[in-house]
Amino acid sequence: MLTAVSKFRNKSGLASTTRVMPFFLSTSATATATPLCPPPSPYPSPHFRLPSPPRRGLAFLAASAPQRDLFPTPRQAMASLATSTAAAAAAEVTHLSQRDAADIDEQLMGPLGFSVDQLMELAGLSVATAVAEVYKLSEHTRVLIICGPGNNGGDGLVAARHLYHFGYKPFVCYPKRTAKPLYSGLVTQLESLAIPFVPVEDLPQDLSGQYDIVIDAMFGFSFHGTPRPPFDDLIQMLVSLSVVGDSAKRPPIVSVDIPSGWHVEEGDVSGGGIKPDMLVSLTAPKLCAKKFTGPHHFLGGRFVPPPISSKYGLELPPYPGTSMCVRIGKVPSVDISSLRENYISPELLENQVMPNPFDQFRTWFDEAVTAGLREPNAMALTTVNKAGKPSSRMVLLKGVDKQGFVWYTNYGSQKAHDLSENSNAALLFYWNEMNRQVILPTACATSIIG
Ligand SMILES: NC(=O)C1=CN([C@@H]2O[C@H](COP(=O)(O)OP(=O)(O)OC[C@H]3O[C@@H](n4cnc5c(N)ncnc54)[C@H](OP(=O)(O)O)[C@@H]3O)[C@@H](O)[C@H]2O)[C@@H](O)CC1
Ligand SMILES: [K+]
Repeated sequence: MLTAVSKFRNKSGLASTTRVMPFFLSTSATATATPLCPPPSPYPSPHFRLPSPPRRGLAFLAASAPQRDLFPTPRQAMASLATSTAAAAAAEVTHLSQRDAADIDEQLMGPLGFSVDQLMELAGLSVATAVAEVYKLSEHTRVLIICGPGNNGGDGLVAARHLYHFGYKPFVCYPKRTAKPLYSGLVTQLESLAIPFVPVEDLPQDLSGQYDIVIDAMFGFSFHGTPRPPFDDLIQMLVSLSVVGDSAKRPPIVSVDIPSGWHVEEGDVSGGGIKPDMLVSLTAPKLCAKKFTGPHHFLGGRFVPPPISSKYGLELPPYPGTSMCVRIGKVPSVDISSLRENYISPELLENQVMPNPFDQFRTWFDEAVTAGLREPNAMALTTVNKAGKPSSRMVLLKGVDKQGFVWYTNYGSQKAHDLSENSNAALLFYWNEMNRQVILPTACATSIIG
């Protein structure tokens, strides 16, 4: 028989590791749970021994993960933390004039010692990471990147390379190539990845059928006047695309730094310009970004040194963790029913797992640690009170051996109280990045060991 052990400590002992999480019960967990044992035991003693369900009751699941959003990945958690911080600070984000943007560019690449290659690399990486954060690979694979003649176009070329390495399938339209070595090098890099360069005349009039995302990297903060050929037609192509209001029915448009064709400070003056779904501002948003009304506004270009921030009084949101981008502005409201992920897992057959579930668990646990998952020992613990009311929370596994799974709590906690009344409990490990969850459906107390 397997054994799960809950060790209770008094309040002066180990602190409770409970984390507050929304409460939902997984249908898959209940489906695999063995019937609950009759309400047991009188009052708790410091230590409980909870024998496990029969061996087959320890369910191993490496498949769909219906509760995806209940347990965000570390990156998502950090991103959402930064998102709320950024959203709160959105009103104070500095917007640059065209002149200040150009001045900052000059100072970075003059007295501050940066090279254009460096900044472009970081800018393009920011664009690629922001795109990947919003438009998941599983639903948006083919990316058309339209590149202009200047550095904005260079950002697009760099983003194309990173998107390729992230798993996307980029296509590049680069009608006015610049002869400088920086640009020809970027083109060679893309050619070495067999990324197709699409001539303007080969683009379909309606981009919807062939691409899942369109990145507008035509013009940035040096744009002036009205667009000259062939960019006038390309911009019109994007305008026609954005006429289809429902972005679910067409490829979303992502503009790099500035929606191409917009006045750098005044925005879409005629009202007939591109209406991007996403804007990735670089270094700091330009004044025209105040007129951006799409759902996703990000900031990239995580390289601004303090002399620039102080000289221009820049108020910019903090970047989360190691991220190259941060959302600014209002977080869009999400249609929960549209959230879905395609899980692709190899089949797991019973004869592929070890005879002893504890050995199997240990192997998987070690894999989760080695994969660098954050807190792989976090597990959902479900308890049930005397009245049969279940409650779940996250706790940390503190040990596992043939005697069972160990976690700590204290006498005053809800879980301790529940377990004192009813020793039925269930554990769930959810290792999202590995497409794996391990469910220990039900355990019943039979002996007190403390
Ligand atoms: N420090 C930073 O902030 C960083 C900035 N970075 C990036 O650089 C961008 C600014 O780059 P940029 O200065 O090269 O200008 P950009 O807007 O790409 O285009 C200039 C080209 O467009 C042309 N052109 C202009 N108007 C036109 C028209 N009406 N119709 C047709 N063509 C027109 C113009 O030609 P010209 O008119 O001069 O003959 C020239 O060839 C910035 O937005 C950001 O994306 C990052 O890489 C790194 C860090
Ligand atoms: K642009």
